[in-house]
Amino acid sequence: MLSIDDVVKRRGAREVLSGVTFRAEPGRVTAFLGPNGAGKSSTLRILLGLDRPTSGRALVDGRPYASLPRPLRVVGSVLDGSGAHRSRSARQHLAWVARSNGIPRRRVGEVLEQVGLADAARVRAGRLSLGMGQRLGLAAALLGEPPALVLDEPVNGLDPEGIRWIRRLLRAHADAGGTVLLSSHLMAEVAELADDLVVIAAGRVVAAGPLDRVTAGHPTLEDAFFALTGGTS
Ligand SMILES: Nc1ncnc2c1ncn2[C@@H]1O[C@H](COP(=O)(O)OP(=O)(O)OP(=O)(O)O)[C@@H](O)[C@H]1O
Repeated sequence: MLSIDDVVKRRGAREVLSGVTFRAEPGRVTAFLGPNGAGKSSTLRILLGLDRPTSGRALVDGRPYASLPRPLRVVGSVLDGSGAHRSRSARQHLAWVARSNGIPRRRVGEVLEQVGLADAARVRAGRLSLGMGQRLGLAAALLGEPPALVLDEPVNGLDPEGIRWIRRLLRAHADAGGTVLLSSHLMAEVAELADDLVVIAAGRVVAAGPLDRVTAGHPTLEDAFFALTGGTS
């Protein structure tokens, strides 16, 4: 469903991604794990057509993101906060996103309900808490009922109840046959949720596969992470 093939990204003289290759499959939660600056956001931005690779390719359902006629019906994403203009209310923002992708207006109320923002529908995005902003971003991602979700650090800013809620939501999405790709540097969250792991360090994939296989031989995911990324615990 989501495939990254031999992606290289150079910024000036620096290579920030070096032949990154992996897949996120339907029915699975794939966690993209790596230390700060490893290249997670750079990879996801290329997958979502926000940046170009120097070489290699990233495909959503077999096509580059930019060639999808109604992208939000194929892949929903949250990269950086809610993505809403500060002065727009949650409802206005979602209505605008829905219109831009030919999504029926009734979906706005449905996703506000689904992410627990029905009571805050009229609040301006600039006044939402960090966690509520994350929920609004997720509401926009869910609008088009896409089979795939791509989320950069989805639990940032969420309280424990919010973390439990998003875990359940992502699990249910995958269990219903959807594809979930999320980036994280939080080990506990990933150990609870992921089926598959892709570990990146300094722009290279250093391990990929089912969670139990990647962590085999290590007492915990945290130990596996530090061993694979060359860090120290
Ligand atoms: N717009 C940019 N211009 C120049 N360098 C950049 C830019 N964006 C990212 N980088 C560099 O590319 C490398 C990878 O960054 P990236 O944000 O993809 O990492 P990350 O794994 O998402 O890290 P984090 O967990 O800190 O968000 C870093 O060295 C970063 O400094």
